[in-house]
Amino acid sequence: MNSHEMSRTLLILAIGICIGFMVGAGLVFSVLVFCRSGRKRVDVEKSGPLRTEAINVHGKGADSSVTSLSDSNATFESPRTSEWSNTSFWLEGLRRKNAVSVCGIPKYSYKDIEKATSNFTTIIGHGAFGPVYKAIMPTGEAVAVKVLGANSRQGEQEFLTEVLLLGRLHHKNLVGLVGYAAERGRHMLLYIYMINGSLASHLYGENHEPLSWNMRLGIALDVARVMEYLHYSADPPIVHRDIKSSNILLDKYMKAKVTDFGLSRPEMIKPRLSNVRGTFGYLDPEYISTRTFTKKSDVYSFGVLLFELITGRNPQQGLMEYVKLAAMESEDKIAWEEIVDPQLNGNYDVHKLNDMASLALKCVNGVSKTRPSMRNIVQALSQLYKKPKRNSSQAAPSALNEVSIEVEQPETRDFSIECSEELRRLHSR
Ligand SMILES: Nc1ncnc2c1ncn2[C@@H]1O[C@H](COP(=O)(O)OP(=O)(O)OP(=O)(O)O)[C@@H](O)[C@H]1O
Repeated sequence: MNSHEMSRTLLILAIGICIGFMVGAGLVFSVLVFCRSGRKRVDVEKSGPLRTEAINVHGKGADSSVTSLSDSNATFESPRTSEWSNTSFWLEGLRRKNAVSVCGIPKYSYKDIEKATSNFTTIIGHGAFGPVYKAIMPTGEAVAVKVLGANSRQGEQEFLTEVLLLGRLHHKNLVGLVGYAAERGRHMLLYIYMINGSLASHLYGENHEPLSWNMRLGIALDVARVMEYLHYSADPPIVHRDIKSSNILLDKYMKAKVTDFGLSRPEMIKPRLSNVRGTFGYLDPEYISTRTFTKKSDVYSFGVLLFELITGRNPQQGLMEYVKLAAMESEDKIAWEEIVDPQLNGNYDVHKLNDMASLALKCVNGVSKTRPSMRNIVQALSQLYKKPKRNSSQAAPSALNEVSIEVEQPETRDFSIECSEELRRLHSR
């Protein structure tokens, strides 16, 4: 080989090495891009395994039918259909044939639930959403299944809210959402079964022993704690909008858990007018007149709930008129004993009763700004709960006097996860 041929061979070799290197680099790059996009998809679906393991029944959950949400024009308070057809990841996840979970909530098939409810024969209640069934899962675990009534657009919207919110809210006093189903145009929500039913059934039903004073105080504190969590620890803060005794469920230890987030909304930084929603008897009059729901509207409903616990009277049957009359009769020192639930048979601490009723009265103040915050309320109720029983001759410093009312400033927050962003966008219209 002469020197000319040698330099040609070396040149060809160098070009070959360059091409090889570029092809190799291209391949490595492609693999990296593929892995990234793959990981993104896994992120959407990965948050469920813990819950999935806990009830362990959704192996068959991948169903081939497509949920009706894809062609739904369900809306929140101001209809804007186009945003519902956005391919945001969670809605896409609800539709996706083989999705196993969305926002951490595992998906079940219609067949799984049909079997677990013995073909929908185990009805335990009926609400605005539709019928509620008890289901026994293959693990032996009992769950409550809420079935959305057919053709209910309002219900579809509430269904989405529940899945999106409860997927990211975690508190011991919330009724856990353990699954959902969305196929054959039917939507279902699966919750942990609360063996002692609703607080309303204990206050008004005939099949229960009357609740003791201490139980009532404990229930009030449980509910206040979860409300405080929603208002101050959830990101973005959440207003429940439907606090009432039928949305408080009791577990086997009579611990209270809040349910029904269908009407809940992230707190609006710039509140906008919306249609009045909620339950008659619990609605903040300021919300009715301004049509703007705030944390303090939840506080109002909570105040009504406190009076419900004190009196054993139904807010939908004139409870607040009854309370107002009692409060008017003797303005300097209200004799709350006159309105206390006769089922208590006098078994309560008068001082605690007075403190709890005074707190309730502050919560239902007509001017929302003067109502205590849920933080103040938790503080006051915790002090009451742990306070030893006093006899009437002892001086009674009120737990409420030690609690100052905090004036809230609007907060601006970063919404860190996609579910939150999607929720805020949908709800703030
Ligand atoms: N997780 C659960 N465990 C046990 N029972 C439940 C559970 N969820 C609901 N129920 C029962 O089903 C009934 C209906 O519940 P649902 O939340 O649908 O309606 P509601 O709160 O009573 O009324 P509305 O829908 O008008 O607010 C409840 O009163 C309760 O007895």
